Amino acid sequence: MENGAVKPVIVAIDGPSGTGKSSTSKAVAAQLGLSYLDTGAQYRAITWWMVTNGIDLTDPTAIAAVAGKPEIVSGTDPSHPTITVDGVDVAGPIRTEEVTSKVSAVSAVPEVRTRISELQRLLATGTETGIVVEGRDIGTTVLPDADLKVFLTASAEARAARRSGELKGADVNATREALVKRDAADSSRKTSPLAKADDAVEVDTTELTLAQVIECVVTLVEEKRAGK
Ligand SMILES: Nc1ncnc2c1ncn2[C@@H]1O[C@H](COP(=O)(O)OP(=O)(O)O)[C@@H](O)[C@H]1O
Ligand SMILES: Nc1ccn([C@H]2C[C@H](O)[C@@H](COP(=O)(O)OP(=O)(O)O)O2)c(=O)n1
Repeated sequence: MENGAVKPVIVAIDGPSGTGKSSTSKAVAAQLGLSYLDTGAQYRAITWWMVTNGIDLTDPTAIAAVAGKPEIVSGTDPSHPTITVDGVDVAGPIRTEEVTSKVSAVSAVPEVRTRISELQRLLATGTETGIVVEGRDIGTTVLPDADLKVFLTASAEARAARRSGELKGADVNATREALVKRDAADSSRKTSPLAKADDAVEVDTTELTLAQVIECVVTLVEEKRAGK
């Protein structure tokens, strides 16, 4: 880099549902002046489009045939992340129970993963200061050369309690069951499953506050930048 400019830093944060990836990634990016990409939102967005267009989600061939159709655009400002499909703001609709229950089936289809991973790589390599990218396969497949890889974990109980706190009135046991089922589907699919990269730093967040997790990741990024 010339003129003392700092090389963009690429941070990959992976892990199962409810481990704190989104909240941590957003805060770390905001604190360090980096961009932020929620890759789960992209898989939710393509799932929302398939549901809206009546695609048979039990048929991987039908999903693959239309995987290239929707135009998905992610805004990467951590203080105001956005997501649109064919120009429509879908930030709300992608969080419905229906999309949540179908996203694993859609995201297991290789043609969907190829399409969405391309978008992710384009966004990750196009930033000036760097980016925090969160998902399931960022450290293993999408950005294997990331400067820092973090794999967040937490007990199923802690994750279910966090999630049911978000969904007002949700039953913790039902939430736990749905979350464990989705993680199992995401971890066992053939193409690019949820997995910890060999060189990722694992952080168990069960007993940590969100502020502690953020501080831990910020420190890891700063150490990397300092060449430690
Ligand atoms: N360490 C933590 N302790 C308590 N609550 C947390 C912690 N990390 C995240 N949360 C809360 O848990 C919920 C799920 O976090 P989120 O960042 O969406 O997880 P993920 O992106 O991994 O699914 C949010 O309501 C968030 O505020
Ligand atoms: N890099 C990614 C990110 C998400 N996915 C899939 C698998 C996940 O169950 C869904 C939704 O991801 P999201 O991060 O929004 O999930 P939660 O915030 O944990 O509910 O997308 C994926 O296959 N690969």
